[in-house]
Amino acid sequence: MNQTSLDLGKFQRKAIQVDEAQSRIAGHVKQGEREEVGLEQAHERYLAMDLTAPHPYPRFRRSGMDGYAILGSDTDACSSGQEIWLRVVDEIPCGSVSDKRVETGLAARIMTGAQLPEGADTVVMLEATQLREEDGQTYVGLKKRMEIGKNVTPIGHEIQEGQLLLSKGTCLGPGHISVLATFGVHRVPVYRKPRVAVFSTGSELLAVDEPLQPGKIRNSNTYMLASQIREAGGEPFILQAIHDELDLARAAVREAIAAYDIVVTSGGVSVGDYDIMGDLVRQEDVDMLFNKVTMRPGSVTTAAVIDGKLLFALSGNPGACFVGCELFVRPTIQMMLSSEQPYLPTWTVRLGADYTKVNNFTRFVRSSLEIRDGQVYAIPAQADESSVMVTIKDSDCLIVVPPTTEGLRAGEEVRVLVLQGGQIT
Ligand SMILES: Nc1nc2c(c(=O)[nH]1)N[C@H]1C(S)=C(S)[C@@H](COP(=O)(O)OP(=O)(O)OC[C@H]3O[C@@H](n4cnc5c(N)ncnc54)[C@H](O)[C@@H]3O)O[C@H]1N2
Ligand code: MOO
Ligand SMILES: [Mg+2]
Repeated sequence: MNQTSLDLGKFQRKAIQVDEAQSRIAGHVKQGEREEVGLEQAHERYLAMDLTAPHPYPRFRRSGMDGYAILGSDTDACSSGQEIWLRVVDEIPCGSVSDKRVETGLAARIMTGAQLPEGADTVVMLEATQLREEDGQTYVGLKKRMEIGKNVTPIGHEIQEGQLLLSKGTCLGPGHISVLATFGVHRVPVYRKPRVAVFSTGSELLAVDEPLQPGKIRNSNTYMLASQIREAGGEPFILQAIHDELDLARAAVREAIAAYDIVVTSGGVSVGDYDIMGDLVRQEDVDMLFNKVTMRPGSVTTAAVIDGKLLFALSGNPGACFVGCELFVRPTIQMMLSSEQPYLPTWTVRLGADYTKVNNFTRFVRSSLEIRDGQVYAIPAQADESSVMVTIKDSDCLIVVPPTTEGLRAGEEVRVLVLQGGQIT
């Protein structure tokens, strides 16, 4: 290939919109494989099938109080101020089932969480009763009329048999884990975490444990990406960074594509002399999905399919790398996990300060979220250039600034993409 045609390939890129780029990627995402994990390992895993209730819950009529199980109708006499006395026929601790039947005129001592005895339909709490012993029998006295069913949790109060408990794609948190335990799901069908290879390209990159050298920087993108991948539900595999040499990149990508589900690289996607990833995705056996997106940062974000697997070649500039991962890699991982919301959630909030930068591409501006007078505001970071690394950590969301000719004014409504770790202060 002569120099002229190579350069033309590099420079003439057709920019596509972010949503078009996302849908091109979505067309190549394959659902992840399944595995089973123990319940203790299920936290933040994604459920791989719908689960329905094998029985109602609660499964038996349950006392909500420590007290006496009675027939509610026995207390009708109390409406005229009369005290009634019921003979106590049993004592039912939690976990025991009484073999006595509570008929009219009878009661059974019962504890919170115990199954109601046959016949009883109401529980009166201990504090509303008094006791009397007579002829070796215990009697319980009460003065207030009780509604039938009071302090009794009926069968299926929470969930009916056959009802959908949890749907496929649910990210399991404490409440879901409690449901699984309740229904005896001790081996949980989840999606295997997508295995994502991450490596950076750049002859300027030092390992994080190396001392600084003139003109060089430490490789931060790889570790940031690994953290983003983990947050999105994937399992990152950090591969060694490579120098800006096309052959090295080609070999590294090949190996990674063969061994992992997704490959993410950072750096070398622009038009510089050493921007090797830009060249790599134009090779014959690579199905390039796009190499320019109408967004900032990250306009040179590139995606391709090799041997049926997705390669994301993200920009080396930390800001662009971060945004590219959130917009494209995260949804890919989430779709493999059948997540119901693979894309970052969108909120409409108010802009906390004027934003004056204008651009013909959509901007994704890292910002913090704050509440002022009960209203949520997004405050753009002071320094949000693509090359700036240090303000990424302060971001709760990305303000989506459409291409404008004028800037945006403080107080205007804006759309934001809320980052997973984003918090409102
Ligand atoms: N003539 C043009 N130059 C540039 C253009 C352009 O359109 N025409 N686009 C600019 C934009 S926008 C961006 S973004 C960058 C994209 O650059 P690359 O993706 O090719 O990335 P590199 O050149 O490899 O590095 C850019 C920058 O990021 C630093 N970097 C790289 N890797 C890491 C890492 N792992 N950890 C931390 N920092 C990293 C690198 O040292 C550079 O400073 O191109 C512009 N130029
Ligand atoms: O790709 Mo650059 O990040 O647009 O600024
Ligand atoms: Mg470059």
